[in-house]
Amino acid sequence: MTKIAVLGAGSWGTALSIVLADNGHEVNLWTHRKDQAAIINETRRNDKYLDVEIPSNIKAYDILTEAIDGVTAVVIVVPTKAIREVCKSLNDVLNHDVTIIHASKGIEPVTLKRVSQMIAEELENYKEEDIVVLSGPSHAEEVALRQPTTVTVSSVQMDNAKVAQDLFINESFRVYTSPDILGIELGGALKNIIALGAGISDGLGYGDNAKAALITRGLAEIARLGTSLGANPLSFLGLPGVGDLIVTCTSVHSRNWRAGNLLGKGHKLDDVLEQMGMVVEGVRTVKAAYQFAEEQQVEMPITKGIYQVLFEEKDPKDIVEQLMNRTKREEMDDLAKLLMERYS
Ligand SMILES: NC(=O)C1=CN([C@@H]2O[C@H](COP(=O)(O)OP(=O)(O)OC[C@H]3O[C@@H](n4cnc5c(N)ncnc54)[C@H](OP(=O)(O)O)[C@@H]3O)[C@@H](O)[C@H]2O)C=CC1
Ligand SMILES: O=C(CO)COP(=O)(O)O
Repeated sequence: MTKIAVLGAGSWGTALSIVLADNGHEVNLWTHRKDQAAIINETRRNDKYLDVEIPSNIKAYDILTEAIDGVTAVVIVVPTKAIREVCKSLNDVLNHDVTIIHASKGIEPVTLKRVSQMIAEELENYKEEDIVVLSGPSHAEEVALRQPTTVTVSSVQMDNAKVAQDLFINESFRVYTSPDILGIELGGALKNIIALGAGISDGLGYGDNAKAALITRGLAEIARLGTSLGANPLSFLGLPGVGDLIVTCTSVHSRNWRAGNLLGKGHKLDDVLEQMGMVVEGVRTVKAAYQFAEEQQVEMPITKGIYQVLFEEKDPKDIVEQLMNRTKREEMDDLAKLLMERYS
């Protein structure tokens, strides 16, 4: 069994630490808050984020040098807006070889970088192809209760993905591998936008038909953008694609769904984000995806509509009307057509 550092002691960092601890690893959980590290070590609780007991083989640290001492792997699980800052600090103190895994879901506005690209830019001894992503339908609240969960780990270097698979896999946390890191990261990031939309739809009082439409047409536009950038279309039919879309669009655990729900009920974005107290990645990612869509000339009407609700104060009901009254078209022009072209 090995020693592993998890950077980020929010919901997901804590839940993934519990998976690793259940597998017998010694886990160093790093937080940027000294008081939080002390509370975790003294009370074996991290109540702001998860309502579970923290196993004794997880030790919390607030000093990064101590947290990474002697570890063989570093798992980065902070919100995407903190990735560069945390990796800069890590770069200053990391002086031995480790497997770098991240489990964050987002795209950086303006640069349009994925998380593995940001990490590689900040860690001087690591290239993009060295980094592993862990993604899939996996709410921290259920993982921490050891409820059955499936995820995918992906890296250009499949050996690294297999190392990550072996670290995390157990009888309640099943881990698959994939070589398509582009598709896996984009699926995990872009589904948060559609989850905001599903929450808005529910908040407006629309029903299951509307939600099914959002999930399905949302998948079509995620695949359209992803494949235009070179992702394998099949990745969007897997766990980090349709799997994560289903779980985030239909679960009350989803912060993106919950934030969208409040927006649909008429609350203002700033108030919603303050009330959430946890990261709502879709808000930042929708800016990046909207920019991507404009620059690449990719049609993403749902993403555009959600961007307009969030940042142009458009009425969500008007956006639904806008979406429902678009020009008539064939359904099978997207993912299905791409798949047919590629595999027929
Ligand atoms: N929660 C989930 O079920 C899942 C989440 N994810 C992804 O994991 C990532 C992290 O999400 P999650 O843990 O849920 O988010 P939370 O909001 O629950 O926690 C975020 C944690 O990151 C810390 N943090 C924020 N900024 C910094 C910083 N600059 N330096 C160090 N630590 C920082 C926060 O500290 P503080 O307490 O000070 O705010 C907090 O501990 C996101 O990209 C999310 O999409 C992926 C799969 C499942
Ligand atoms: O990515 C997640 C589940 O797979 C978590 O989604 P939220 O960030 O919306 O809670």
